[in-house]
Amino acid sequence: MSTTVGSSFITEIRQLDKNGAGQAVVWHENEKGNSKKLKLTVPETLPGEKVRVTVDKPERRRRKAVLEEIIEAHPERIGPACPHFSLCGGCVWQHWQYAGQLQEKTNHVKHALEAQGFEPYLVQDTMGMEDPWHYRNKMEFTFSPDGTLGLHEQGNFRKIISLETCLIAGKKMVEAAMDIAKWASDHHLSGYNKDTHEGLLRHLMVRESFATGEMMLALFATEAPDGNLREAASDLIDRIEAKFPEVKSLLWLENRDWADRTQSEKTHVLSGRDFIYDELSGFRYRIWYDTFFQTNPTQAQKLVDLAIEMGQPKKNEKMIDLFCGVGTFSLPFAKQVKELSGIEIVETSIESAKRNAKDNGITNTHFLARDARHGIDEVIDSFGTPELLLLDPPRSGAGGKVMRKIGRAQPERIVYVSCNPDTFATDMKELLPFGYQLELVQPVDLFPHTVHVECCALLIKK
Ligand SMILES: C[S@@+](CC[C@H](N)C(=O)[O-])C[C@H]1O[C@@H](n2cnc3c(N)ncnc32)[C@H](O)[C@@H]1O
Repeated sequence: MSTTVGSSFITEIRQLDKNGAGQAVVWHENEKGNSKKLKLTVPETLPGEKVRVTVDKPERRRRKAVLEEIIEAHPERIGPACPHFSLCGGCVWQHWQYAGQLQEKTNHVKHALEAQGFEPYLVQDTMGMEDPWHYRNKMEFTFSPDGTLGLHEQGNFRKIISLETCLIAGKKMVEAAMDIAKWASDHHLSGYNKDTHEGLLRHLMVRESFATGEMMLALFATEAPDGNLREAASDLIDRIEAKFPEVKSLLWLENRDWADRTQSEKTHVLSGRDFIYDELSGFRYRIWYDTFFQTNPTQAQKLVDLAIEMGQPKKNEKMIDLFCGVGTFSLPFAKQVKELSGIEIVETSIESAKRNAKDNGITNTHFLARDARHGIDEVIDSFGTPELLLLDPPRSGAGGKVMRKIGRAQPERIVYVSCNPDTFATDMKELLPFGYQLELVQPVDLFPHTVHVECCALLIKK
């Protein structure tokens, strides 16, 4: 245990770390009487603020400190709207005016690009939301061993904050989750204990399409809904059908695995179908409980429109959609090109992309379930060089190998969609030796009140 734990300091917040917490440096005397530098992480602070903090616990290289008093506040500091703000790790920036959050996101993207030698002026101001609340169409809540339903406490995955509200989830979703919490309590159903692997209810996933209004409620449990549980399950169906006619999929998913994930060994459809319909860009998508689909549909629409505007697809062109998921970008682009080939590693997403294309009457797409590293060679061999390539990799980025393969393939235009400005910048740098020039970067805020930012960029072969 460090001797500095429990010590108080007055300090100034220099900058924010990648999790959105303030960083400060203080000096203290160690046991030998020497002055030593101490780096502190102070959640819920903003750059430039003068604060009094108490060192709470040692972290790897920094000490975590608790904010005791704000001596000089940031001009954009506001009171957080959500009662769970301090405990729940979901929205780390609710104490910051939305305009300030957007500016910070723009700066993050500029710094990430500058670090790789790109010109920061290419980065436009982050596109925000008009109303940055209740934007999420999917939430995962967790049951604690006593059966309480809620969200994980920040930094403590064993502790659950009992759910009263959630200001970023769709309103109806929270209402339905609260009703399920009440149902679990009325039937005295136990929650799952991660340590002992005992207890029944593990997670509740709620999905809502803001376009079609359809909802999915998926309950993850360690047992099947029969035997002693038949009565409780039947009561759940009655309650949901009576109060939430928009629930088109009520699922009970058996998960006995030790891994604490929303996965299922057996699906029981309690009511409706095993998927819901959603819509984006005028296309209809089937969404299963495990389908990756953009979680902020309002901003996702802006992102798709932006990608089309940047990519300028043409009727006589071929295109590759790398990391295509269920076809969120593929379908609207396919309407505007001659042929589109989508590559994605998850087989169920590819099956879904094929079905989505078929459901929407799209006949000029091919989808391949492959790791991008191999899929890109296969597609180029059979399909030829596309004029346009779009990529939307996971947070870890596409990686040098894939980027160099793209560079060697020499598409005329590349649209890069990314949820991580750092891997985005390093990936794009890989394209420079192949004659590409970065034209424009547009950050889009898909996750208000969090540190995350999405980007859309255009690269052109010189
Ligand atoms: C950010 S998502 C984008 C999905 C899609 N563009 C969309 O907007 O719905 C990234 C996708 O990359 C896929 N993926 C991850 N690693 C991959 C790999 N090595 N090769 C191909 N696809 C991969 C994931 O399964 C996921 O669907």
